[in-house]
Amino acid sequence: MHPNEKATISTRVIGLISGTSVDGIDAALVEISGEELDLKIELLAGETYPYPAELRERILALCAGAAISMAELALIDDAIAFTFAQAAQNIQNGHQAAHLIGSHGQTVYHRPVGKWEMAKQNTSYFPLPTPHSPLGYSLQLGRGALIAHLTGITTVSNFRAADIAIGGHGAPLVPRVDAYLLSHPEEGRCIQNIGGIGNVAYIPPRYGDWLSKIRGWDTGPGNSLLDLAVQHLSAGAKTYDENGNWAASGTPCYPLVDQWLKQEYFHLPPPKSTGRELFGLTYLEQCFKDAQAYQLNAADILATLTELTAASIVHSYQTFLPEMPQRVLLCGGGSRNLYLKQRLQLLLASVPVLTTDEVGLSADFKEAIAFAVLAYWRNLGIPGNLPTATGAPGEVLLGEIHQY
Ligand SMILES: Nc1ncnc2c1ncn2[C@@H]1O[C@H](COP(=O)(O)OP(=O)(O)OP(=O)(O)O)[C@@H](O)[C@H]1O
Ligand SMILES: CC(=O)N[C@H]1[C@@H]2OC[C@@H](O2)[C@@H](O)[C@@H]1O[C@H](C)C(=O)O
Repeated sequence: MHPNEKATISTRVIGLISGTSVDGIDAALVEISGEELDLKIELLAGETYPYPAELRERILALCAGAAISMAELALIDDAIAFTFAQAAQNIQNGHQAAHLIGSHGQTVYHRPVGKWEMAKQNTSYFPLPTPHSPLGYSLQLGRGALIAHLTGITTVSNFRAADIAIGGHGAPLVPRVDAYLLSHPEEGRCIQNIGGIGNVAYIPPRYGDWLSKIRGWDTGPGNSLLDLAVQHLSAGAKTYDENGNWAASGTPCYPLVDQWLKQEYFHLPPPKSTGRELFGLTYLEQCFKDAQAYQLNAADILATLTELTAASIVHSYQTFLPEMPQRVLLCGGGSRNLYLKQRLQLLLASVPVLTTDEVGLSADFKEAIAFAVLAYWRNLGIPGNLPTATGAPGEVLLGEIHQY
């Protein structure tokens, strides 16, 4: 080997995440080598393991603000860790054992920086006249210590804490991984995740000071409102609008979309983050009330909510990007919603809308892959956040290492 050549030792890493849709644990077994510009990944296996129904119900209740004892919180934390550990064991079947796990865990609460008023509680005990904190707050359950203990594999977890500790949102964290896996020498790209919440990474062409020009933020609702609406409108028979077929049979109510787009979040300049705390049940109930004035049927309501997701994404590019991308690459469950994809393509006119699958990176498992990479970077001492995406004042190592 030439003395200047770096030894590329690959590491087998498991990435685990359950996102804001709470639909199950995405697990990816990945072979990773290189560091940043020379980062390479190979997806050996990817699988989604649904939560046991009762546990999912309890998590959704927690996300919706259910009161809970500390004892139950600890139980749910460990139940999630057990389920994640099982996913880690299962994804290795038929493969050589993994060296490392990166586990995002399950977000149950996210308070972006400066949004302390979201804690709608009795605050008379707060030691200041008006309760506030200079830091955001984000809670992911499924403790890494237990995952390491159960699997016998060193586990990195609690990825958002270090960025939040220095004043960042702790989200979105995937843009830095997107930058190294999906940048293009000549093409500016938006990598648009459409999970429960939508988030984007804008990656300019890879030359000059391209890294400092990367941007990222949460665009607003992805599927969160749609899923809740489908459950309500189907009286619990359906959990999501498969391929967007139901919405496609309706007509969007554009005045309503324009009205909803006036909401503060869509006009906040990035960096910004959000969650089900904002785009959840209470928000949807207001949408249903607003829809009454237009006498919309179920399909029209779904078409209008789908339009809100599409329009809020495109509006945020037009408002906050220095220039429009030359290509949009979708990932996350919403990339399977053909009607949503069609609406996005229409609103983006000549900018082609594809999925990350079409450039060789799994759209279903990109987030799980990203947390495998973040754990790998943590192990190598490489920072994982991108200050232009999280709003943190600097780069920082992400994640707590639970050695085994
Ligand atoms: N075939 C499909 N047609 C339409 N929608 C789909 C389809 N498959 C998945 N979805 C949507 O994608 C959602 C799950 O997406 P995903 O797993 O990316 O979300 P998440 O990772 O939980 O969220 P986040 O990225 O916000 O953390 C489902 O709840 C559903 O709304
Ligand atoms: C607090 C939290 O879990 N945020 C998620 C959520 O889901 C999408 C969007 O909101 C994103 O900011 C983030 O997830 C991805 C994995 C991220 O950090 O990049």
